[in-house]
Amino acid sequence: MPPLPDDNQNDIMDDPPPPPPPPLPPKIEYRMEHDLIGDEQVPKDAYYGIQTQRAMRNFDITGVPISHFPQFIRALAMVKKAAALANNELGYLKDVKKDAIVQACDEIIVDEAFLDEFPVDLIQGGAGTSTNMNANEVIANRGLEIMGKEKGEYEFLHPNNDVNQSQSTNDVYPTAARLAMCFSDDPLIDAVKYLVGALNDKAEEFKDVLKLGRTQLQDAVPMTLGQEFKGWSENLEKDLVRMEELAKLFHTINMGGTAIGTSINTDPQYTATVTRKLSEVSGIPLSAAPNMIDASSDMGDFLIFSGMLRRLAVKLSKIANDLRLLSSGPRGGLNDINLPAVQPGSSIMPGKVNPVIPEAVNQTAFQVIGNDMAITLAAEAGQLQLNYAEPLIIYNMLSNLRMLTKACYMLTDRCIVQITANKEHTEAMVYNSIGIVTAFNPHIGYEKSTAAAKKALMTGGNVVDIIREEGYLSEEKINEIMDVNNLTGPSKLLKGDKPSMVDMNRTLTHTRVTSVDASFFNNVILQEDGSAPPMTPASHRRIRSFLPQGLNPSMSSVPSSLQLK
Ligand SMILES: O=C(O)C[C@H](O)C(=O)O
Repeated sequence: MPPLPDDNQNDIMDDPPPPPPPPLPPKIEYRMEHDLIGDEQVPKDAYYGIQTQRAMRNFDITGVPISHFPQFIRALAMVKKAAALANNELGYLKDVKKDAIVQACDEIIVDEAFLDEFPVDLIQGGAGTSTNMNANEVIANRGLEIMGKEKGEYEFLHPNNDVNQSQSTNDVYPTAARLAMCFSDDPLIDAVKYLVGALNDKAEEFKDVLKLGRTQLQDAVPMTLGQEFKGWSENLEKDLVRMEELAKLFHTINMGGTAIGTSINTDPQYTATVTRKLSEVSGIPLSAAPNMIDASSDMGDFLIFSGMLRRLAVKLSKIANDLRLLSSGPRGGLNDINLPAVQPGSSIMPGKVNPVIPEAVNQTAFQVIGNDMAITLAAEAGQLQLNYAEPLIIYNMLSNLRMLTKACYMLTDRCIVQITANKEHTEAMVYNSIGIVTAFNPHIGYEKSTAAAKKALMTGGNVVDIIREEGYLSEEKINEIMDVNNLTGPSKLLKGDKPSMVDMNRTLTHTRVTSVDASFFNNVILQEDGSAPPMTPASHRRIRSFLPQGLNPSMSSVPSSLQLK
């Protein structure tokens, strides 16, 4: 056995020499810049400029900078690139400046360069002017380097005169935001598809797991666990179409509207040119808003889209609620399913595992719903020709898109794909349930079913056993009723003597029929739409579709028998 360390050992040894002090931080060098407010030093290496620096000081709110959403910065760079190309094509921007701006923008768009140079808080006053100026300054300073000049030598390439030429924050910022919505919507669609796929796989895996359906948290009638998963997947799948459709709202932009939508300071050809250039740069088929004054202040598209995200959040939260309920227990709860144990649940209760992933989904949904309320209030805040609260809308929209995307992947990978079913337990619950008596209703009537249910409740017995003991039905009939397919779908035992329209079609197309009673058709029509003879034009058409060509039933009365060849 090795000797135990001597507690007093350090007392008799010399202290080790202290480590050398850390090197002093390099001395920051500055360049001087000026704006409307005055002169100020800006770090010499910074690509951002004086207006960005002021905004950093002014808006210290969320701690979330613009760089938190690279897709927004990419979108801003695309807008600036498109504007430079349009200005150059229309003869307002020299090639050398255009080339420098385009290259700087491409570095942002393609390489995601200079993200750290966008440090301004996403929530800011000024309707996004600080964000727009941040982009103008970074692109100008990088452009200057490309032109062989020093940062800050704005006489060669100016943030306002050149990079912001023919533009205002009020068309640049919402246009970039619209592009960013489209860029963020695609990943969300992929994430929802991924979740839907996993739910479908589980629906197939659990298609034979019989379990209790529940309404108002009380035992209802049987279903399969596969049906439950399929219900969730189809519920989400319906939203995919809307996500694709509603994103198209953002394909209409207000570039060229400049300050208030009157297009001041633009060439008459500019709006069409910049819209075309931005479509090419972004790969999105964009069009100019028909009324730029309206488009400058209206946030309605963001509101609709946010409502759609709120709806998705509500759906995800419902699924998360169901998962928490179905996995509750394990010994004192429903315990239909087991969620994967992804981490220990309790610091004090050994063995406890909590449904942390669905809980996180629930909280994501609550946050999204809260953000949607903030977006609603901000959209309402538009006054006259502008909505000053656009930054709040953009911040919350981008947050919601990101959170929902991540929540779908988290729920899929860390929960859904690893769920297992407690088949024996769920089946036992079905056979011991009172609700199963519902399946006997059509065969023994509500009164006898109620009596059997009541007796089962009072004695703790099993309703099926009671029905058997009371001699209500033969053993064979009981077994037929208790067939899993009959319990979890429309009952084959309840198929009446009259064939359904589908069956009738099948009969008439696939077998040789020589004689058909016309009242048979009428009955079928009665069953389908509930109306009584005389024939309606629709039923007349329907009968004709079953008859050989040329044979025409009378509209006023139905012949008793129609001969078919
Ligand atoms: O920055 C601009 O171009 C305009 C600004 O948002 C404003 O309307 O005050």
